[in-house]
Amino acid sequence: MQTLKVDENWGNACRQIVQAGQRMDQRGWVPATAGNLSCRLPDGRIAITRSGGHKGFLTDSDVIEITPDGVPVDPASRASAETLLHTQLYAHDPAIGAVLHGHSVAATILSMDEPSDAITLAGYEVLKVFEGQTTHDTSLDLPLFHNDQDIARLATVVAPKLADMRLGYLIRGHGVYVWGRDMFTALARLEGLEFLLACELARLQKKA
Ligand SMILES: CSCCC(=O)C(=O)COP(=O)(O)O
Ligand SMILES: [Zn+2]
Repeated sequence: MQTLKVDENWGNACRQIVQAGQRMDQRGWVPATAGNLSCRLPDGRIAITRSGGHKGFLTDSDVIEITPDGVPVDPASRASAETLLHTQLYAHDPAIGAVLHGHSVAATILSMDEPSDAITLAGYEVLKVFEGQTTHDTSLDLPLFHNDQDIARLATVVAPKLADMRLGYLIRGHGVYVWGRDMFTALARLEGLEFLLACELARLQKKA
């Protein structure tokens, strides 16, 4: 009986990751093999995409189990190169159930264009997709970090800022990280944030 329940949890996690990958691909947020997706199962296990696969064409075999420290349970499998950015979020907040990372055009351009260490999003109704936001009449910062091929080092730069993050964060010239209590919530936030970034990009282009 226990085995059946565990398998069902894993199957659900795979289905959610595969479907979310398809959705992100349809929206143009995971070009080539970019992006990675993970979720935390009700029993605490963490499922994440394997490194290097196309996120629009994932199958269950592209979803692998990692420990809370980011180590693949099966040493033969290769977890996302950015696994530590996922596990640090799960460690930071036990309420987080899914983490999504994409490389959209808007996230990439805006993150390279903004000289300060955050993009401020203000006055948008869609800000209400984020937890605790009840009005458009607000201003929220989306932090920006320099890209780093050393993900462990990047994670240490991100860590002290996590507690104050309301939207997610951007890595310069790279992409966006968003999370939520479950996959549906994380996807809704990613969609909301991508909409806001597309609006900001359009405004920037209009000014130019
Ligand atoms: C071709 S994108 C470069 C790697 C990256 O930034 C990414 O998001 C995908 O890496 P992964 O190891 O998770 O496939
Ligand atoms: Zn990436």
